[in-house]
Amino acid sequence: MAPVTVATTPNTTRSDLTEFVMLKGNGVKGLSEMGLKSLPVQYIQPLEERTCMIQVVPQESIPIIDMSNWDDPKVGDAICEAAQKWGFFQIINHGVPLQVLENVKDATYRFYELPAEQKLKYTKENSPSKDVRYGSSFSPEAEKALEWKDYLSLFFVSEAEAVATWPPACRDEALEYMKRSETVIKQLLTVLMKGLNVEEIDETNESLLMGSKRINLNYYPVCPSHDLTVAIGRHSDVSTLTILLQDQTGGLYVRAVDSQGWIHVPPISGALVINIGDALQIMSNGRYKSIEHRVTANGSKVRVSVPIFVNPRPIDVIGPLPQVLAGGEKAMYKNVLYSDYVRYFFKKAHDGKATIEHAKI
Ligand SMILES: COc1cc(/C=C/C(=O)SCCNC(=O)CCNC(=O)[C@H](O)C(C)(C)COP(=O)(O)OP(=O)(O)OC[C@H]2O[C@@H](n3cnc4c(N)ncnc43)[C@H](O)[C@@H]2OP(=O)(O)O)ccc1O
Ligand SMILES: O=C(O)CCC(=O)C(=O)O
Ligand SMILES: [Fe+2]
Repeated sequence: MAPVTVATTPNTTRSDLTEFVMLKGNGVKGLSEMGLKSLPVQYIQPLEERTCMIQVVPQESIPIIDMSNWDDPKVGDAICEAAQKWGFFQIINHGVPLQVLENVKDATYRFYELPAEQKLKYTKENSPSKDVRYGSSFSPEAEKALEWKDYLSLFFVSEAEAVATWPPACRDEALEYMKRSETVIKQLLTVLMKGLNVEEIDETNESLLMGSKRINLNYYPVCPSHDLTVAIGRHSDVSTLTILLQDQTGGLYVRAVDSQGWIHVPPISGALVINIGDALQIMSNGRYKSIEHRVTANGSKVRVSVPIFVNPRPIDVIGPLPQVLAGGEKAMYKNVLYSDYVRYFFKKAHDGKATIEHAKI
């Protein structure tokens, strides 16, 4: 194993840290495993963003929806209401086998336990494909303070491309999780579209709603002085829908309705967390909400999570759907090329809902 060369003293420069974490492939996992006693200054967030400043609203919780009878109008109403009010809900009895969920969590650990030299093959600089990227934080070049998170981000183009380019340590399990979640994704979108007077998902709107998918394997190592930083800063997803598998650690917080407070999303064994992304907020002309969320860093436990981002295709132009505007409602958002929208999101640090503000008329 290569010797550890980063000196994490108060004098460690950003470039030493970048070299160790990103350019050498160690990730924050590598930093964490050096047994640091204090947090490198580059991860210290401004006071108002720190984990210790979260105002938790303890009596609130996002809805939990049983999907076994998904086509029962009462279940449909609960899904549409949750998407309008909370933008977030958990689903149980969703049909994705529990073993598939366990396997993808195990595969996440398997990938991150690879030696740095092997993970290095998938960084932005070395990856065999633009669609496969191992990285740390979110947008390090743009961030004043870094986030305590490593990620492997896999954009699905085709099974053949995935087999050829995704890391073998986690490829099959990630593909299986994507495949087995397709039915519930369609069920959710069917119900959500009915709520917008879109009667069926045909070829055209299918590609607009779910024409591309990205799966991220997130790894949040144990963090010294975790109260001073974040694992993921405040953001909303740019997807149509996100299907998130979290482990039993906890740490995901969702913005409370009409409040400065935050609601914890408690881990429920076998459940999936669903959230509305910006693309669906735009298509629904603001009816469904893509809500800000954040993840706290943890001082004693590793956390993993696996979101599947269900998106329009990069070449799609998204805007409020004609069915939503049919009654004379005024469009709140411009038509935007989806790849431009996503590029704008990736160019900045996490900044709450600033990306969607940019698309407002
Ligand atoms: C919370 O922490 C996160 C979150 C995420 C992802 C969250 C989502 O909501 S993902 C849903 C995003 N939608 C899609 O990926 C589908 C549409 N895809 C596209 O439109 C394109 O593939 C593209 C993403 C715009 C890339 O276009 P391309 O023309 O190939 O341009 P690039 O030069 O490769 O990238 C542009 C710019 O974005 C940065 N970037 C690209 N991919 C990622 C990625 N997976 N993670 C982080 N940043 C990415 C890339 O660095 C480029 O910036 P430069 O400064 O280098 O020019 C993901 C990760 C999290 O931590
Ligand atoms: O890890 C989590 O619970 C949330 C992850 C997230 O918000 C994201 O990857 O966009
Ligand atoms: Fe997110």
